[in-house]
Amino acid sequence: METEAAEVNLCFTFGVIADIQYADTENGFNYSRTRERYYRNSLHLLRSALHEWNEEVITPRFILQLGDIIDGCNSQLKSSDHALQVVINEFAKSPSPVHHIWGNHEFYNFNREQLLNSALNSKHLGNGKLFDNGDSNIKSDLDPDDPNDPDAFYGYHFSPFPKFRFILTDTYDLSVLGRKKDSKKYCYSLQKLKSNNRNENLNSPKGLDGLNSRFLAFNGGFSQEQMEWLNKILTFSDNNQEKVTVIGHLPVHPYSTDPMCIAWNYDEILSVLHAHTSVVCFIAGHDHDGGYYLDDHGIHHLTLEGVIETPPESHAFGTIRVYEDRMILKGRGRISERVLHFDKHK
Ligand SMILES: Nc1ccn([C@@H]2O[C@H](COP(=O)(O)OP(=O)(O)OC[C@H](O)CO)[C@@H](O)[C@H]2O)c(=O)n1
Repeated sequence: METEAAEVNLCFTFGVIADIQYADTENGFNYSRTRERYYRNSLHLLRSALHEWNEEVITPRFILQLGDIIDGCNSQLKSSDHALQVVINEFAKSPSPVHHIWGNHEFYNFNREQLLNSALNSKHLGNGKLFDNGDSNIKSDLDPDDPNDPDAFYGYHFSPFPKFRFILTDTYDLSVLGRKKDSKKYCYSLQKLKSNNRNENLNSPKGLDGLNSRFLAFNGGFSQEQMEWLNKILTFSDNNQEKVTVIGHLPVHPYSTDPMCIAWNYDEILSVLHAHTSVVCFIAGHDHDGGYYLDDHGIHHLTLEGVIETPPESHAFGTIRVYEDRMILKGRGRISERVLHFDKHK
């Protein structure tokens, strides 16, 4: 009876999956050799996730692929294009559109130009124009990838249902990965990294304590222009009384992840999110162990467990059911079930 009542108030559902890191190679381990990585099997796990989404009574309205779709080892194996095609062929069986974001492993395999011209650029699925808004001037304000920077890609947003918005962000807009070495953003990022990490290997956290261990080359951050872009969309969403979920590969709250996996300028992006009543959730990948935290501004920080470190007999994907007052994560395998209530005072 309770389930039937819940179905009545259901707005829509969507699927989530993170860190597939497919490669046609033998199993390996993470860097600290504490977790096995199942490179081939990750494709089977993706296949069964897609099968389940296809079988669901209420078809997910969209799927979020949270980055690191193929592993960096494909680059050494000279199989980046092929591996990506294999995974994209699987996603073609999705019952609904797939939104992709970019993680560090995308940049181990491809540069930004290649990514922008690949199946991993799903920006065409975004609403250039904001929902419920007749003012076409707003479109150019809110869709401003910098025309002077051919590699600029802050992200995009879409509204799958009235009063709900999803904003996909590139958490590597500041990064030493994927950018040309003579670009402004590369130079700024390298300087930021080196001033916080004195190791020769910039992926090594040796000597870095606590949150300082985030200053690693496989992480990145948000540029000022990108945060201004995000701020404008969120202002629109506040005024329109929307509920917004922001998505990025890197987590942004220290209590939702291992500090080695958090965005470099997580504090700045948190200030942006906290300045807006519309933000209800931030969904990330990257930390394969997953995490969750409800912050003191009522924002749910959900870090999804990675497929790549999921044993063959388990799963790592979920379906999120969205209601007016909450979202329910129906996790499978390593991903727990969670109820994410929206803050009533927002
Ligand atoms: N202490 C370390 C850790 C890593 N590296 C090197 O950095 C590159 C990326 O590491 P990797 O573990 O593959 O990155 P993932 O995105 O798959 O995982 C992120 C979190 O750890 C998951 O929870 C790679 O080249 C490593 O060799 C390093 O040098 N020193």
